[in-house]
Amino acid sequence: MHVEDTALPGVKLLIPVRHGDARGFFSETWNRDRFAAAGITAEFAQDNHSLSAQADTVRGLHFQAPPRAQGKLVRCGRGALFDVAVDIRRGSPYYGQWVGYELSFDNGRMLWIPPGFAHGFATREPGTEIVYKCTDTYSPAHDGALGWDSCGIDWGLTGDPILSDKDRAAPPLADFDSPFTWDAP
Ligand SMILES: Cc1cn([C@H]2C[C@H](O)[C@@H](COP(=O)(O)OP(=O)(O)O[C@H]3O[C@@H](C)C(=O)[C@@H](O)[C@H]3O)O2)c(=O)[nH]c1=O
Repeated sequence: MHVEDTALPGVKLLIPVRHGDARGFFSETWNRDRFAAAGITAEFAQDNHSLSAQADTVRGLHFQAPPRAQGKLVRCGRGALFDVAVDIRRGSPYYGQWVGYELSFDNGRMLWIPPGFAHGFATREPGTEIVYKCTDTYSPAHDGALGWDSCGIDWGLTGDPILSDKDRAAPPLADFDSPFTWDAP
């Protein structure tokens, strides 16, 4: 597995090996020992799968507040998307900064987003599916959102985004009261 650090310490880009043969390929998308060797020790509690019918669908930026914070291991099951993590830990030297990567079925890339980061994505193709593992189960009471268009993210959209009502109403970074604080190392 190829592993790359990103500009946000803790957020990692991973490319598992695809063992190709005449039938297609086989790939390990989670292997506790291999990921631990890459610095990711996580116990996952929930797997998610969503379909976005249209390109330029934006979902995010989302998080669950402590004590129900979630780390997320994200990949694209079909189509292509631009996946983003934003550091929302108050006091972090990287607070409000973002990284984004193109994840597609074709490139097989995965993004690890630890707790303390908001997550969102924009779809590049109709019928795009995202698949991700989370380190805690869904808790609507801890569900939170930050304005998708308030962090200077270049989403690479080709038109107006398709958004949920929740995401349209999410506060901008300037008005955002983050439930996360940075633990200085
Ligand atoms: C997130 C979630 C939603 N739901 C329900 C609530 C609602 O009726 C429906 C759609 O929920 P949402 O609009 O929040 O779905 P969505 O906008 O896709 O939310 C997701 O966005 C990405 C970016 C993330 O990082 C995820 O953690 C999650 O927040 O699904 C669950 O049952 N379990 C879950 O874990």
